[in-house]
Amino acid sequence: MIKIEKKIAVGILGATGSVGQKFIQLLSAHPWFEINELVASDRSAGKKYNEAVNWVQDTALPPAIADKTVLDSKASLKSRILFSALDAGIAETIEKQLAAKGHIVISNARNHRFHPQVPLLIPEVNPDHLQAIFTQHFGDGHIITNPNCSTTGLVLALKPLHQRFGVRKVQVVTMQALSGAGFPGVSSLQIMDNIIPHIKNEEAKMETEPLKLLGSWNGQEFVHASMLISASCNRVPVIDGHLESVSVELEKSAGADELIAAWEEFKALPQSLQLPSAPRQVIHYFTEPDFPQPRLHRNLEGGMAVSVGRLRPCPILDYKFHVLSHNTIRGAAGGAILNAELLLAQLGEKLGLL
Ligand SMILES: NC(=O)C1=CN([C@@H]2O[C@H](COP(=O)(O)OP(=O)(O)OC[C@H]3O[C@@H](n4cnc5c(N)ncnc54)[C@H](OP(=O)(O)O)[C@@H]3O)[C@@H](O)[C@H]2O)C=CC1
Ligand SMILES: N[C@@H](CC(=O)OP(=O)(O)O)C(=O)O
Repeated sequence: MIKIEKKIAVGILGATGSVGQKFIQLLSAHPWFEINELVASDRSAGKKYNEAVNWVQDTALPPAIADKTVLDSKASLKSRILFSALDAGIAETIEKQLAAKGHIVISNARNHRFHPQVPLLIPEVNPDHLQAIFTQHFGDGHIITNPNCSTTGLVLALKPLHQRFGVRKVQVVTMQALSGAGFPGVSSLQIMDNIIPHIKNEEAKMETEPLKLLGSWNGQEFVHASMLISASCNRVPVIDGHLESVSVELEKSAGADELIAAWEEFKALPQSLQLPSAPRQVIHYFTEPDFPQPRLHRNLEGGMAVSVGRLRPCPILDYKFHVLSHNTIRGAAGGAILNAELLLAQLGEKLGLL
């Protein structure tokens, strides 16, 4: 584990939103980072954070944060590392402007995920893609993104299978939590006693983002994996935790016990580097016939572990199973914090952050 002598000051863009609040909750007790600056829109700028925010987290707003004055994105920010939870409608321009000023923007927003020099990163899946930042031309700064929240759980479950057996085809049906739609998000009259079989643009993201994540960086460009994915996305009345029903076709034939072993033995760079947010066991495989469930398993290892269960033969493809992950922790703020930890551990000295 790297030793941090003095905590590194960071800023949060979109600090008043639903993901921004999750950043505050997770960073408030972080061993390496200290929240220095909070940025939101003109509606919030100039107010104390507790006056600007509708705090909906299940832990109290830390007093030191409550009292901070919210800044707007044009303010001159001192923190080199900025976590972005900006609304995607404005993230593209603001993130580029801040990178041009020398900031390292670690973003949740979808805008730069397919930029040819921007890593779309899950530290357990494609840590080597981080090197792409040295080919970026955003001025003195950099942009790093994390995937869509449903993609994150899916790809973490696919990675151990892909590296041992090769994954050729994937069919996935999601049951996505309400917090994925932000706050206030979907209205209660729409979702009570109901399931909404549509989430705008979600299926296209799930069918493309895994190809970049499971592909390679050759020093100049990203080479995408060549698997075929079909996704169907649904919003369900669950607060946190995206559950997905997945079928896969493999390149090499393998027994069910070999797939379970691939998940249970899966360890990657964040575990060997002992990054503070890395789960000890990345994938928890459950043998109970009715697991994993959002309410029971979304908070495993601080919401950073992924739960898999119900592995069985698929009459159309080879196998089917369920995967569950916490959408606003592993799929959003926690995933971005793990990206920043990897950046610091791998490139902190080179970037002058340590
Ligand atoms: N919710 C989730 O599970 C996931 C969300 N994401 C992505 O993360 C981002 C944030 O999502 P979420 O928290 O749900 O969104 P919210 O709508 O809850 O929050 C948006 C934030 O952006 C700020 N903002 C809006 N316009 C501006 C502006 N012009 N300048 C500066 N700040 C501005 C808002 O500030 P103000 O309060 O002042 O209006 C607010 O802090 C989105 O891009 C989303 O797609 C990614 C993965 C999962
Ligand atoms: N679309 C996701 C949340 C989200 O904001 O995704 P993205 O970061 O890809 O825009 C959900 O509804 O659960």
